[in-house]
Amino acid sequence: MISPEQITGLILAGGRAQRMGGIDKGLIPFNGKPLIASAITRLKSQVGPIFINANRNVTKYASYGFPVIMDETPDFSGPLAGFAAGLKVCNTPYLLTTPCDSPLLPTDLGLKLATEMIRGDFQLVYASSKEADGKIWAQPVFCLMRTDLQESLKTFLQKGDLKIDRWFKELRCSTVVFDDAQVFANVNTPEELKRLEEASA
Ligand SMILES: Nc1nc2c(ncn2[C@@H]2O[C@H](COP(=O)(O)OP(=O)(O)OP(=O)(O)O)[C@@H](O)[C@H]2O)c(=O)[nH]1
Ligand SMILES: [Mg+2]
Repeated sequence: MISPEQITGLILAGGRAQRMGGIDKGLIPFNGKPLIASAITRLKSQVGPIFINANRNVTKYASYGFPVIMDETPDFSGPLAGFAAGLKVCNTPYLLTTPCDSPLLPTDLGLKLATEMIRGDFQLVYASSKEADGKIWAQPVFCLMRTDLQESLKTFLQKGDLKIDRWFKELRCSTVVFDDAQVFANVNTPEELKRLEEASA
């Protein structure tokens, strides 16, 4: 059994949000509150410490009361750079990541991924969604990993690779399928933001 106190939460808000016109996605309003606020609300009871990973507007993110960490490389090299920054500061045995732009994220994310991790003695467990047409989609940034993967990720990134699925392939890895795909709905464009606000208001 893994308890929430053994898990550090990491909210990934370090992207460029190019499809949103380059504005800082975590700070845009979703139903009247910045997107990051919804992520914090849903993650809070699932973990002990929380870190926010951001590369811009650090002071604004810090106003939510959690430490803000930046990627080590300033080149927006993708979510694995955020994972690496999180693993570096993580003082608990497990790290749970979630993006800042999925305001409906599952409130049982940590519990389900942790149950699978223990069941199979995995190093990393990520979420997948079952779409309306029955297809299964990987949701790799919703991910529980052992903190002792820090060296593995460092070595992987030093090779110049940035692809999340290629790192996962090096590990004892599993996934948990969530039947309600809506919980992973994420906001990449202004149109998606509007649609999701209407659907969840
Ligand atoms: N730390 C960090 N996180 C990133 C980086 N790029 C993307 N992410 C995060 O990974 C998650 C999924 O990425 P996207 O939804 O593609 O977000 P994005 O890259 O900001 O948006 P686009 O530029 O439109 O692709 C989001 O939570 C991003 O904040 C990065 O370079 N560093
Ligand atoms: Mg992206």
